[in-house]
Amino acid sequence: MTSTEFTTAEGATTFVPAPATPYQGDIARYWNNEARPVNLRLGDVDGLYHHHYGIGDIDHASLGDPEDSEYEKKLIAELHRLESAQAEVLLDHLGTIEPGDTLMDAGCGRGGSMVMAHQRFGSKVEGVTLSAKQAEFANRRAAEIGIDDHVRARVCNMLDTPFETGQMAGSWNNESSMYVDLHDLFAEHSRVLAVGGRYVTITGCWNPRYGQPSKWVSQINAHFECNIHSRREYLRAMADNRLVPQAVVDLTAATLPYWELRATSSLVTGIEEAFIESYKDGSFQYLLIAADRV
Ligand SMILES: C[S@@+](CC[C@H](N)C(=O)[O-])C[C@H]1O[C@@H](n2cnc3c(N)ncnc32)[C@H](O)[C@@H]1O
Ligand SMILES: CC(C)=CCC/C(C)=C/COP(=O)(O)OP(=O)(O)O
Ligand SMILES: [Mg+2]
Repeated sequence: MTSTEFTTAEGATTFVPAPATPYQGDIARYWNNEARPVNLRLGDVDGLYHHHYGIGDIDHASLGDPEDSEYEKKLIAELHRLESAQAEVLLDHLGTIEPGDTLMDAGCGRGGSMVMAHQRFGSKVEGVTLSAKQAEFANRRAAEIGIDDHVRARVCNMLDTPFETGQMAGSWNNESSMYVDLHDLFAEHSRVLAVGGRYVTITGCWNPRYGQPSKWVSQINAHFECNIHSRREYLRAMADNRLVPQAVVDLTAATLPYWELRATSSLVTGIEEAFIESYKDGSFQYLLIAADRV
């Protein structure tokens, strides 16, 4: 495997695997350069850094008066609470995980979900991301909180991981499956999962009932340089790869309050309207799918 140079936060030179395709090189660059306040300021609330969205009802009592000088700080804490609630729901669907088990986070970002998984189950968590900067960030956080013996991120293509066949008791994609071909993705999950292991994804997908990807879905694709799949494609690619859905949960209504609150904040990025309008017109869905490896 060829490698490429990466300069760490401390200025040291290190080598990471070269991207498998020019597209993956673009995505690695995208996440190496990402530093949006909407992600960093939320992560600073309690040290869990997420790159996914939130679910659940707004706690208006905790937000208080919008005229209050502390309101923006409370709003950031509330958005973060909803993003962590999303990760909790994903972990709920992994089923029973023992401390001796190993889990795989495919597309782990800055590692917030990995930390939560280890804290809940006591298990090992192996994360993969295309971004050396994200992997370094996630590993630094794990070391800071003293769990780097259990939680590790590495620069690696989720379609071609170094893990052993059947090694994982569970695996997931939290808003990271829109960057890859789903047949290739589920073939790799199916390979690394033990028979009886559980796979979970939370994802945005276009709704076949709408007909084709709407203009809002196209806008989201352009914004993130990703390729949102349809709900039908998820189910078909799982069926083709020995992943049998046990739960399909439509989280669209549960994520709308997050977006509507975020749209009123100072941390808006410009993509809020596309999410809100596509969720409302039915062209886009926020979905959780939990599947058994059979
Ligand atoms: C939107 S972020 C989600 C991060 C994380 N799952 C979370 O919930 O915070 C998408 C992630 O997918 C990763 N990714 C995209 N394509 C990938 C690939 N082929 N292999 C590994 N990681 C990939 C990116 O590097 C990034 O970390
Ligand atoms: C549901 C869909 C289609 C997700 C696309 C993947 C994605 C970029 C997720 C959020 O990342 P982020 O937290 O870095 O984004 P933002 O900066 O908008 O919060
Ligand atoms: Mg975010």
